[in-house]
Amino acid sequence: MTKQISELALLTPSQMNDIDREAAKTTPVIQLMENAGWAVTREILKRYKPCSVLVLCGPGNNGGDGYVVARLLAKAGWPVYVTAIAKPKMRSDVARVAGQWTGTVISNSASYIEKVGLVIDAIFGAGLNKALDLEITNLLRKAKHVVAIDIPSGVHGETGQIMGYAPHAELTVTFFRAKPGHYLLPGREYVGELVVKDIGISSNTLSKTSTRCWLNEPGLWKIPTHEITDYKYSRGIVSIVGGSQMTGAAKLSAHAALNTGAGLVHIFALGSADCYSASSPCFIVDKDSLEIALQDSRRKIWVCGPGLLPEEVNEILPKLVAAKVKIIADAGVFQSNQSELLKGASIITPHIGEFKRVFGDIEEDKVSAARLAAQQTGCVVVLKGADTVIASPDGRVAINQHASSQLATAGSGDTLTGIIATLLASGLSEWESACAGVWIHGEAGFLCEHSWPTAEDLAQNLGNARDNAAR
Ligand SMILES: NC(=O)C1=CN([C@@H]2O[C@H](COP(=O)(O)OP(=O)(O)OC[C@H]3O[C@@H](n4cnc5c(N)ncnc54)[C@H](O)[C@@H]3O)[C@@H](O)[C@H]2O)[C@H](O)CC1
Ligand SMILES: [K+]
Repeated sequence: MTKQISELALLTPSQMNDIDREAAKTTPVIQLMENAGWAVTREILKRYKPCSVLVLCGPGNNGGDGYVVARLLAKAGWPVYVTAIAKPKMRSDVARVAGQWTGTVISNSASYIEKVGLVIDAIFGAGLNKALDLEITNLLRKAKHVVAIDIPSGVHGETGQIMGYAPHAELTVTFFRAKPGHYLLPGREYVGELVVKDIGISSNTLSKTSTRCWLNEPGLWKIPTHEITDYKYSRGIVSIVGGSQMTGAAKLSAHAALNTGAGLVHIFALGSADCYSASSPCFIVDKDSLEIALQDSRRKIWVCGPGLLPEEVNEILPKLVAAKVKIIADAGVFQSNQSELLKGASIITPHIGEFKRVFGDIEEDKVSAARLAAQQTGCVVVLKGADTVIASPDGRVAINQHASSQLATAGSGDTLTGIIATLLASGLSEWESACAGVWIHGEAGFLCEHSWPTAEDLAQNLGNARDNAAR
C-alpha cells in the first residue's frame, strides 16, 4: 500500500535527537526507553524460539533499551545475561533501568558470546561518535546471531559508513523512522531485516525538524494513469539524440520511453538515420535539422548523451541548453572535470565512476556528494548504484533500495534515461520523474521472469512497473 510521504522520511541521528527532545516534553525518556525495549522484545519473540541471550549494553540510551529487553526476555522465561560495555552515568535514566536488572551480569563475556543463542547489540545507536575500539570489535566478531537495537553498533546512522567495525545483524529494530544509514551502503548490508516500530512519538513532532531525506518508494510521487481523454501529445513527447557510431544506446532509451508510456518518441540521428528507422516502426526519426526540431514547441524533453561521442555532446548539448528544453543528460556528457557543461540540463544520471570523473572523489558520503553536485549544477542528480541517491538542488534527497543486481546489465542506464524522460514528458517535476524513474527501473527488474535479464527484457516490463508505481 502506498505510504504517506511523512512515513518515508529518513532522519539523521541529530534530527532524531531533536525529535526525542520534543517527544520527551510529553513522554518521559524512561517511558520511551520502556516502549523501545518492548518493541524490540516483541519482534524477537515473533521470530526466535526461546534460547540463551547475551545483551551487550552501552553507556547511553541505546544501552538503556538493552536493559529493558533483558528484563522482558527474562520475564518471558529466557536465560538472559547482561554485559555492561560501559557504565551509565550516575542518576541517568539509563542508570535507573540498569538498576531494574536483577539477573546475571557478566563482566567478561568473551567466552560466553560464542555459546549463547542470541546476542542483543545495545552498545551504541544514534550516539555513535567514533570508531569502535578493539575490545568491543574483538567481542562482537565472535557473535553468531545478532539482533541490533536501533542500528548495528559501528554503522553510522547518517552515512551508512562503518566506524571501525560493525556486526552483521539478522534483525534491526529501529524507532519512529528509519535512518539513512539503514539504507546506504555499506551500512545496509549489516542491518539484516529492518523493522521500524512506533514507540509513542507523535508524527507531529516531524514538524520540529526539517526533513530533507526520504526512502524512494511510492508516496514520493504521483504518476499519471490512463485517462479517457489521453492522446499521444498529452502523454508526452520524448526526443532522443542518436549517436553516429554507437547507435544501440539511443535505441534502448527510445524503447524504454515507448514502453513506459511516452505518446511519441523522436530520434534525432547524428549519423545515418536508416539504422534507427529500421529498428522500430514506432520511432519517428527526424529528417530535418536540429534547429527545425527545436522549433517544435511540443518537443520540450530531450535525452542527450547515451551513445554520444564527446565531440557530438559538445556540438549538441549547448544547442539544447540554448533552446531551453528540458534535458536528461547521461553517459557521453560526463567528461573529465567538466561540471560546467552540465549547467542547463534538468536531470543528470551518472554512475559512481562518471560522477567522480566530473566532480572528483567523493570526500564524505554519497548523499552529501550528490547534494553538492545538485547545488553546483542546478540539476537533479541521480547518483546510480545499488543504493541510488537522488538529490535535488533544493536539498531534497531520496535513497533507493528498490533495485537488484539484475539491473547491472549493458544498456540498463539507457533504459533508465528513457523512463525518466517519459515521466518528465508526462508532466511530472524533475524531482518526481527522477525518483519515480529509479523505482520503476528497479521494479522492472523484479518483474523479470528470469534472473539474468537484458536491457530489452527490462523494457518489456516497464508498463507494468509504471502501473505498480502509480498504485
Ligand atoms: N525515539 C527514539 O528513537 C528513542 C531512542 N532511544 C535510544 O537511544 C539511543 C540514542 O541514545 P544516546 O544516549 O543518544 O546514544 P548512544 O546510546 O548511542 O550512545 C551514546 C554514548 O556512547 C558514547 N560513544 C559513542 N560512540 C562511541 C564509541 N565508538 N566508543 C565509545 N563510546 C562511544 C557517547 O559518547 C555517549 O556517551 C537510540 O539509538 C535508541 O536506541 C531511547 O530509548 C529513547 C527513544
Ligand atoms: K545498537
